[in-house]
Amino acid sequence: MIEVRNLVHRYGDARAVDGVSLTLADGEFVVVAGPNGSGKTTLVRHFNGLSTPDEGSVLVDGHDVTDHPVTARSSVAMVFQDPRECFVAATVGADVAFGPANLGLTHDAIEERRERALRAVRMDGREDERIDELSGGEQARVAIAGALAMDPTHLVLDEPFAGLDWPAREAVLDHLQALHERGTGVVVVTHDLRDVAASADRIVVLSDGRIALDGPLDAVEDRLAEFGVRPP
Ligand SMILES: Nc1ncnc2c1ncn2[C@@H]1O[C@H](COP(=O)(O)OP(=O)(O)OP(=O)(O)O)[C@@H](O)[C@H]1O
Repeated sequence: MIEVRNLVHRYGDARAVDGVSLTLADGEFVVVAGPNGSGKTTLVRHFNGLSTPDEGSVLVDGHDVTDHPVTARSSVAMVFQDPRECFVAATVGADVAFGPANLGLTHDAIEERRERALRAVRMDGREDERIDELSGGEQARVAIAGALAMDPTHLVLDEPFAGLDWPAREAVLDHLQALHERGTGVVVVTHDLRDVAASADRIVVLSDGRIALDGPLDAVEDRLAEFGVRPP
């Protein structure tokens, strides 16, 4: 479970996240939406301790992420908007093995996680391919595999569909739905609900760093436009 309590994140005098409280249960599929600059990316970077709160706190499974960053990062995996930001190795296999290797797992356990993660995104058998020679959709899937190899309870994806064509978007969405069905919590940040709204248990809309709406699609749908989010 991820618990955000009265979180404030400032850039200079501006409060990009302005007193957000939010609880994300294990296994929930949550979409974080809102217009450009509403604080979505700044908020989710706190979910695994990539940023430090100016006020408030974030707990993952009851542990404050500021005090337990390693625990937070192994429970909450993050995939950034540009998948190239996620890569640490040149080839698919080496990249996906990097996270589990850093956890200090045995060789066999690392192999098992790598195979499982690549199978989940249908990139198995392509371990030796160079990442910079893959398509954007394939790179997005490798970035997701790298996160999955951490065996996270929550997978957080910032704009996972940006820059992907329709078949690639659909493939990534299928993978997210399958993960969700297997019990992984999925958090998708987007300003465009078209792809994900139907899959989400809940939609959280940010406006000026605050939660404007929070609920299932049918409960928030009528008010989305008011906060600059186009209804799906
Ligand atoms: N590193 C930074 N330094 C200063 N201001 C920043 C920084 N990063 C973000 N901001 C500002 O904080 C506010 C929230 O930005 P954030 O990127 O979290 O919003 P967002 O909802 O994710 O936007 P987008 O949809 O454009 O990605 C914006 O006003 C932005 O300009």
